Amino acid sequence: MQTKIGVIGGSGVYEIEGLADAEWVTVETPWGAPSDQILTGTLDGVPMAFLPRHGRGHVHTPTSVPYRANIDALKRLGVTDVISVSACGSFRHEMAPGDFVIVDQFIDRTFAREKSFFGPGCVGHVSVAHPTCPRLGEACEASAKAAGINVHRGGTYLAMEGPQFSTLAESKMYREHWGADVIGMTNMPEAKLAREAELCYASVAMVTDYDSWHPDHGEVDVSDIIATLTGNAAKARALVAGLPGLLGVERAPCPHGCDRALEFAILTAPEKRDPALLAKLDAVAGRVL
Ligand SMILES: CSC[C@H]1O[C@H](OP(=O)(O)O)[C@H](O)[C@@H]1O
Ligand SMILES: Nc1ncnc2[nH]cnc12
Repeated sequence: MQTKIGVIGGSGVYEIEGLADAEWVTVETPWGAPSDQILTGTLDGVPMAFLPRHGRGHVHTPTSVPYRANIDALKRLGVTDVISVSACGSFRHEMAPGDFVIVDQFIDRTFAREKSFFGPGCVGHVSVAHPTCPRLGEACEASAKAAGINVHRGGTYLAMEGPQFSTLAESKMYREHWGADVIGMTNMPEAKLAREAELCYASVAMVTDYDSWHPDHGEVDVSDIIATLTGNAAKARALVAGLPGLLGVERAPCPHGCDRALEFAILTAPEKRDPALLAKLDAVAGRVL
């Protein structure tokens, strides 16, 4: 199988440079329109697809991002591996603004989003015990190091609904009692949906602030975040630019099984399945339906 790398760019990352045959394409999905057109092309001979999560011009709130359409669209384009790039607040002294964290766990506190492709008429349950792909995380770590980025491998990302930032009490609770390392508003349900779509998913969280818990730093402020992000965007692009060389054109099956997550996931008896829902699942679950 051939590798196709999908990059979901977060706040401050609305395009990537250096793609050969670059073209913004419109992708329609049964789950509605994705956040924006998708930039396709190749980098070092490896096909790439880039989608700005909030849309160019930052149109979508963390709640209004069409997560299902975004993941479906990447799958429909033949993407095999998704790199999520996000801004985040830090709960750890050592994860300082400007650092990158290769997130490997999530606490999902979002509550106003569609979280699954499955539903009445086609019930599916996938494991998200290990919601990110270690093989892809390793490539992200190696690429970050090669680009001279201060990178931390592993970390728990608390996904909050937003759009407001946390209260001081929440910030302290997430840090001191829940063991979260970083906080953001978008990696859930994105990671869960990527697993349902049998896509390898790695999350690169770029630290922009210390949220509100840190006694030596003021409360989080969006203008400070944007200033840090502006400095980080070039680093994020350098990390992405190193990935094709590390992942290669030919792709071996995921050793962690991300690309086979649906093998035993669907419970609904074939004769009880809803044809309309099955039709919507063509890209995401067509392999097993
Ligand atoms: C710009 S501050 C808050 C905003 O930034 C992050 O977005 P993303 O995860 O897409 O980089 C955070 O989750 C909030 O949506
Ligand atoms: N402190 C924070 N909380 C939530 N999302 C963020 N994105 C960047 N910083 C954040």
